[in-house]
Amino acid sequence: MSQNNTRVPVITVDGPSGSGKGTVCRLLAKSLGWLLLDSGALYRLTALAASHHGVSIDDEEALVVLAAHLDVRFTTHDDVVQIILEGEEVTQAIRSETVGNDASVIAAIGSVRTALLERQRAFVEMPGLIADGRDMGTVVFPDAPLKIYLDASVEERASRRYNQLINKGLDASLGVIMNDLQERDARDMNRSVAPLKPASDALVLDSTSMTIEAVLNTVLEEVRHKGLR
Ligand SMILES: Nc1ncnc2c1ncn2[C@@H]1O[C@H](COP(=O)(O)OP(=O)(O)O)[C@@H](O)[C@H]1O
Ligand SMILES: Nc1ccn([C@H]2C[C@H](O)[C@@H](COP(=O)(O)OP(=O)(O)O)O2)c(=O)n1
Repeated sequence: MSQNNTRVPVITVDGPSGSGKGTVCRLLAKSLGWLLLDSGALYRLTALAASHHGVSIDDEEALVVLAAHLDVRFTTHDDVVQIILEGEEVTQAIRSETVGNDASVIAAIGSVRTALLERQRAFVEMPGLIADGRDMGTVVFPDAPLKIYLDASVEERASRRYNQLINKGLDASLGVIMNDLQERDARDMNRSVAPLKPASDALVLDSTSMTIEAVLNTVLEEVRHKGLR
């Protein structure tokens, strides 16, 4: 199956948790004036909807129904994105570590992924789309003209997550975060459907010792090199 609208340029950014995808994608979308798809949010929303409806994360049939009928709205005011699920604001609620881990568990179910596929492709719109996820370059947008695989050491990613939580005034343990990250990496990379891996034509960037600005500039350089702007 190929992507929806092949004339609209898509830049895919895949990688493990904490590699900086979300940050770089937001900056890229702003800099280019393109739309943004946060595909992880769709898996997180399905996990949260399951919890709200008392659906177990191993109830495949019920999860597929939830994923296929997700009642979600993304609104943006002054660069701030709000996410509304079934009329309720869940922008922060979907970012918890529990929801992230549940999202990773349900994301291993092929039929749930299929139920979310067309919804993701429907984000393709002029003048272009930045797609953030795990399988953007390998499965959802295989024809994308620019694919990035963003990585960083697990120690660096855990430390970034730790700082993120502490800065929000939340309790955090570096050991627990490191453990959760490693479990999530293993689950996302070893599942049989759409595992996390670089597309064969992806530019692999290790951001361990790079600033956010350096990552953004490297990607923008590729955008210019490919004639995408
Ligand atoms: N290159 C970088 N150097 C230092 N911190 C970074 C870098 N990229 C992202 N961060 C920080 O790491 C945290 C996780 O980044 P995020 O973009 O949410 O990652 P992901 O979407 O891959 O899970 C954020 O607090 C972000 O500001
Ligand atoms: N395209 C995607 C996006 C996310 N997922 C799954 C796997 C991830 O562990 C969870 C949460 O993804 P998300 O990108 O929100 O997580 P991080 O912000 O990187 O921690 O969803 C996926 O399987 N495929």
